[in-house]
Amino acid sequence: MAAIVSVENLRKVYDSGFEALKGVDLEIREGEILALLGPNGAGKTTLISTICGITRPTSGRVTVAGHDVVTDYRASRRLIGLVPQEITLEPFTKVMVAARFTRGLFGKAPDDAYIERLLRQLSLWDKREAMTKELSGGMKRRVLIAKALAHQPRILFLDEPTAGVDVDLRKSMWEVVEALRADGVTIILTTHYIEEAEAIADRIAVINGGRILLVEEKDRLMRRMGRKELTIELQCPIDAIPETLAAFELVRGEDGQTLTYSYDRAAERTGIVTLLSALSEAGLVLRDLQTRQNSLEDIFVGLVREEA
Ligand SMILES: Nc1ncnc2c1ncn2[C@@H]1O[C@H](COP(=O)(O)OP(=O)(O)OP(=O)(O)O)[C@@H](O)[C@H]1O
Repeated sequence: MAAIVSVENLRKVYDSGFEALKGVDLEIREGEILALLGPNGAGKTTLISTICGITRPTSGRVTVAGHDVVTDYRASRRLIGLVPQEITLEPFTKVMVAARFTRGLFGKAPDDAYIERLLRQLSLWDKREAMTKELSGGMKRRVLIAKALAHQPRILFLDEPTAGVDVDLRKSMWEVVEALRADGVTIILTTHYIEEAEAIADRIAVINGGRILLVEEKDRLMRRMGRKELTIELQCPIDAIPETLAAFELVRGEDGQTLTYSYDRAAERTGIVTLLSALSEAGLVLRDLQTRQNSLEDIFVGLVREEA
């Protein structure tokens, strides 16, 4: 897949002297869903704002479909829809009017049939004549999405789109994202709900302290870093792990009745068979066994902690 957004050695130093981006390189592929994960203050919003041409880079270069976001701002911005983290809406503007107006801002010819389809897809059609101040927080968020999509952008940035949104609405938002992907729209999202990123993203980028730590296909990342845990429940509690089992680096539960073994699920030999016979040789009787797969959240927390 070709890159639609290309970020080269991007640095951003704010007027305060704070360096929020420290040489970021990133290629966003056309048609993909890229989840940008990072702890608070990592630089996600700064990166997105710079790609969208809202924040000026200190050095480095960003192009969107070949257009430089600084020297060719209008052409690049027209291709982008941005759903900001903060809710910024004119309180007295009606939903339909807001969507139509935003489309006009980007120089697109009016297309009420498209706006209607969009509002229906976002379950806002019934509210089209309502003023934005009369809407709930979740509905306001959907209006932001409608406004971001009103000019039919090829790239959509969603900065924390589901913050403060209830479970049902979150689900319906992800359905909208899936439908956009099916239409070929490239989607970049930041979210603190890592399990959502795990479910929906094609690739994961992790940013911390203004640096990209990794960019990788989600499935590869899960295979590469996804460790598995085997929890062994014993028939009787033990005070200490027998010496003969030291090599397995087991962790004894507080009750003395469970032992946890971590292994690399990608490895050819997991060591489980050897472990089980060593347990039996040590005279331990098993009551139950359970396995658990590392989630993207575990991987993320591990990566960011390693950096700290
Ligand atoms: N206008 C500004 N002036 C000075 N520093 C800023 C400015 N905007 C952001 N920063 C700083 O830059 C760093 C990155 O902020 P940014 O908003 O990009 O992080 P983020 O990853 O989006 O965080 P969050 O998950 O909390 O939204 C933070 O330390 C922040 O305090």
